[in-house]
Amino acid sequence: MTVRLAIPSKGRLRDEVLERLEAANLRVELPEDDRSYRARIAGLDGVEVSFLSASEIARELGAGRVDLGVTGEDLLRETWADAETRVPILSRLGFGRADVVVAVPEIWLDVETMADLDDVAAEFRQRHGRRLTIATKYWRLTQQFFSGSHGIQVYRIVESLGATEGAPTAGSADLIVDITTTGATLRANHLKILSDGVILRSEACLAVFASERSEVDDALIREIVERLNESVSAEA
Ligand SMILES: Nc1ncnc2c1ncn2[C@@H]1O[C@H](COP(=O)(O)OP(=O)(O)OP(=O)(O)O)[C@@H](O)[C@H]1O
Ligand SMILES: O=P(O)(O)OC[C@H]1O[C@H](OP(=O)(O)OP(=O)(O)O)[C@H](O)[C@@H]1O
Repeated sequence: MTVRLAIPSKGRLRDEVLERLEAANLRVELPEDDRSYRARIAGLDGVEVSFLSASEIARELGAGRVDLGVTGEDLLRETWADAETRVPILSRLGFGRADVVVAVPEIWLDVETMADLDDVAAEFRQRHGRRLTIATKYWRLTQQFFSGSHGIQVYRIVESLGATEGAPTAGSADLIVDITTTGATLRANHLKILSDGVILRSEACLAVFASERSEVDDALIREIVERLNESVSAEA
């Protein structure tokens, strides 16, 4: 009856997750050997903590290889088309905020909305004989937003593995879909967010693998969620 909880092993979310858990009386007893990726929660038997990268947590959770995970909502939704039912969010933690946005070069003066972009996409194809290209690592969110929500079909996604905001200047794509927090990176690269171009407002979340969980201690999961939610509302 062990609950397997995955938390970020590195990166921007790790320290804040550990702090939030501690504030919720769920202190992770860090292993003496800091290369070890296993830990426990002080005073709470039955929870096995593993450290994984934020994107791996989304994957492992949806595959049912962990029961609970703390990661960004953007990664949950990007990894699983059925995220809402497969990996439902139990608690929003109030940090790790980042918006997934559509951004175009500032010099595209007549493009302010997704409808403008749709017009440009059609015109662009006629004029240049190719589709508009979008640099992103958020393939699924981009397709859902462009094709699903806005009926835009004339584009091509170019996979970006980093420094996405540099793609338009480098000539490897026409526009981008990426996350932004302060907006500094977009500004530095002369990009602007479309007025209706916010795809998702993401933050760090506790999510659960939704299954029958016959082997898992649901009371323990409820206890973890209650402690976290109490500390999030105390903070708010
Ligand atoms: N300014 C920001 N830049 C990037 N990610 C941010 C930012 N603010 C919050 N996040 C969130 O942090 C998470 C990504 O964290 P991180 O880059 O450590 O994960 P990762 O994708 O697993 O790492 P890696 O790219 O090494 O595999 C996402 O959920 C993202 O929304
Ligand atoms: O809106 P801002 O506050 O400028 O933040 C957004 C930027 O921060 C992240 O990149 P980072 O340089 O952290 O590296 P990463 O691509 O490895 O995440 C992210 O990918 C954006 O590029």
